[in-house]
Amino acid sequence: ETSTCPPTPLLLPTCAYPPEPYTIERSPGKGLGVFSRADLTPGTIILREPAILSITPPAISKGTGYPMPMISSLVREAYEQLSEAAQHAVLNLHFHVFPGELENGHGWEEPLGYIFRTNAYNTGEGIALFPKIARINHSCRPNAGYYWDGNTGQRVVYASRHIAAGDEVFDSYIPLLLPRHRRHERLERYGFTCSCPTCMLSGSLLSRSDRRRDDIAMAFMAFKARMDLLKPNSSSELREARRDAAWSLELVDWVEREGLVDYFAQAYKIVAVSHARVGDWEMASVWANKGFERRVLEYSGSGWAAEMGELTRGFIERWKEELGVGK
Ligand SMILES: C[S@@+](CC[C@H](N)C(=O)[O-])C[C@H]1O[C@@H](n2cnc3c(N)ncnc32)[C@H](O)[C@@H]1O
Repeated sequence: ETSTCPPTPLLLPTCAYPPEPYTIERSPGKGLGVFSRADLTPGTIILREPAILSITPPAISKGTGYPMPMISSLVREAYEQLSEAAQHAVLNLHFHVFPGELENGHGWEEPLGYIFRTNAYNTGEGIALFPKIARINHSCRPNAGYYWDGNTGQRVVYASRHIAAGDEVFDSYIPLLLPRHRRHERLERYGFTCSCPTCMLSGSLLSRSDRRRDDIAMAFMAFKARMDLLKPNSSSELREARRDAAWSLELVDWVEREGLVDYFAQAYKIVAVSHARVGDWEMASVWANKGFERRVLEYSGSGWAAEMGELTRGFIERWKEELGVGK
C-alpha cells in the first residue's frame, strides 16, 4: 500500500503514502467528501486533476457577475463534446438550486448551469470542473490549499497543515478574512450553513474571532501601503517603524490563532519587511525565510515563492554584512 509513488512528482523527496492518499466517502450532513488515507505532512500533494470540462467566459467588468444564460450555453457546448463517461461524471456532481429558481426560466432550465455554479473553479484561462476535487467540502479553517499548475494543466490540492489519517480534507470556497455572518452570506450560493469549528464558536469567542478576522484584513491593507522598504528618515519615522515592527508580530499571532494557514506567508513577509525597515537584519532574515518555506510548501514553482526567495537572500546578505561574515 505504501510502496509505490505516484507518477507525478511529490514536493517531498520520499513517498511514504499510498499512490492516492485520499478516498471519497459520505461526510455526515455534507453529502460526499474527501478523506485522507494517511497522515499527511504540510505540503503533501493530495490530488492533481485535469479539468473534465472547461469554458473561457466572456470578459466582464469588475464587480459584475457573469451573464448566466451565456455561461450556461458555453457549458452546454463544452458538455456536448464530452464522452458519455465524462458526461455521466459531470451530471453526477452535486448542485444547489434556490427555491423557485428552476421555474424562473433565466436560461438554466437544465442542471448543467447549476452544477457549474456549485462546483467550478478558476483555472489560468477559464473556469472548469474537476470531478474529484469537486467533492472537497468547505471549512473556514481549512486544512488544504490549491493552485492551478499551468505547466501540467492540472489543479493541485495539497495539505496546508498536518492532516491525520481518516480526517476530512477541507478547502475554502470563499475569502476568509470576513466575520461569520459575511462568510455565511458568501456561502449561500452553495446552499449550506458552515458548521466548521470557527463557525460553531459562540458568545465572546465568536466575537473575538470575528474581530480578529476584520483586524487582520485591515492590518494587511495598512501594511501594504508601507512595504516599500524605505528607511525611516527622522526619529519620529523611526519610532513609527519600530511600532510597526512590534505590531507585525501581533498580526502573526492573530493569523496563527485563527488558523488561517493560507495567510501565514503574507503575515511572515510583513514581519520580515517591517524589521528590515528598522535595520534588524536577523529578524528580517528569519521571518523572510519562514515566509519562503511556506511559499515553497504551498507551490514551489510560484512567482510568490521566487519573490520570497529573493527577499530572503537579500536580507541574509545584509545580516552577514552586519556580522562581518562571508567576506
Ligand atoms: C463542491 S460541492 C462539495 C462536495 C459535495 N459534498 C458532494 O456531495 O458532491 C459543494 C456542496 O457540498 C456541500 N458542502 C460543502 N461544504 C459543506 C459544509 N461545510 N457543510 C455542509 N455542506 C457542505 C454543499 O451541499 C455544497 O453545495
